[in-house]
Amino acid sequence: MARAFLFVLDSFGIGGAPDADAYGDLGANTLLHIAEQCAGGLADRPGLRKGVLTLPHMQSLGLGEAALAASGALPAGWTLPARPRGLYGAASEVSHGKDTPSGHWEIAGQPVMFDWGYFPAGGPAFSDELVAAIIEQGEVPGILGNCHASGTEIIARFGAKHLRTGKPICYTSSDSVFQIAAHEQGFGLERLLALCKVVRRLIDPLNIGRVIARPFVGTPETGFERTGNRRDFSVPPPGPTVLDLVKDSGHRVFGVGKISDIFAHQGVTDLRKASGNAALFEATLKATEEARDGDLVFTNFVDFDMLYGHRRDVAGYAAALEALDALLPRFAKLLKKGDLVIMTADHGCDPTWRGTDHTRERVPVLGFGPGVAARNIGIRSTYADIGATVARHLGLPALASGRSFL
Ligand SMILES: O=P(O)(O)O[C@H]1O[C@H](CO)[C@@H](O)[C@H]1O
Ligand SMILES: [Mn+2]
Ligand SMILES: [Mn+2]
Repeated sequence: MARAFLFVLDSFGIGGAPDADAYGDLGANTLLHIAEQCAGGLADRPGLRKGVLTLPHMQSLGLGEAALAASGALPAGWTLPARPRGLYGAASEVSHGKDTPSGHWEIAGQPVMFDWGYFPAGGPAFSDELVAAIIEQGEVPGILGNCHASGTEIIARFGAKHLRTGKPICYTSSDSVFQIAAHEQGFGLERLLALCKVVRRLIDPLNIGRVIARPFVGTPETGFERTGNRRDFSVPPPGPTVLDLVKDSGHRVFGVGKISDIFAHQGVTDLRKASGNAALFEATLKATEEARDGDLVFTNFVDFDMLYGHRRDVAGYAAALEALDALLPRFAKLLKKGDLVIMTADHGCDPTWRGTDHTRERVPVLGFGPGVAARNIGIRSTYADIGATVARHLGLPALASGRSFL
């Protein structure tokens, strides 16, 4: 028997997606562009980090080889190890959409082969009819925003007005999302979550992937800041995932961070919430200590995306990568014979790219564990190969999509 670990470094793309052009992302490459700026001295931040992007553990597993294979270029300042220590390669996404649920579901063996609904850009994002229904059924005096926006910019713009009027701030992005920002005290966290549930129901017919609660705190004088109480209200995956297989086999699925929300709680037996990569890592260590043979520990490291990718913060992204890389040995010490760990990502979010949205990219696939032999697994044509590999590793039946690389 064995255990499986899936780590999603949210938005850690490595470029080269064959369909990048269709998403307006031809040339986007999260890893490559971060490394380029680091090597050029453009991502130095006193007290935080300096110089070439240095990820010794992921590089020794074969991240450089994976990057080279995915996009044809080696990250600046990197050399390839004589012999990588892990399974290494990259995967292309087949799902229609470069959003978080699509990426995670595909990783778990259930690609999104339908088209999500999206809200229009340019004018008002939400129809008069929808806004009227939200006002009536959500019992709010109106809404603010009603546009495509960056979550931090929109609370800076409307935070004070929100406190004055009691109107929630509603916005969207190029993803299939309806986001609601509201003040934790001024509006109330519980009230915000209740409103999200109302909106979730109202937009179900529009095929929108997620409603996201974006609570924040602060004052107009000191400025506003989002808190760790974010909640995602996702529609369920379109069919069974490897999480369901593990659960149905009588084993535990530890969903660390926003995993459980992303899967609409389907297939997760143990929900472990934590805010911030450091806390997510500690929660992962705890789950690792508890996990038994046949169990799956699935962690989403959200900071890369939420705090740095969308914010187009190259130095912050680089520092977060270096910090997680440095923590990996503490996790590796807890591994037992038969364990398989796969590190990957759900989409890109190139912090040097235009706008503030995700970018269509290939993702790295790095595998390791005490008994896992190093090997080049090449470019996988779907993220679903990861779910298929986990299923095979745990002795579970195959899903409809994906081919195991073990
Ligand atoms: O700008 P913020 O609020 O972080 O929003 C981002 O977060 C959403 C979910 O990951 C994305 O669709 C993007 O809109
Ligand atoms: Mn994501
Ligand atoms: Mn995102």
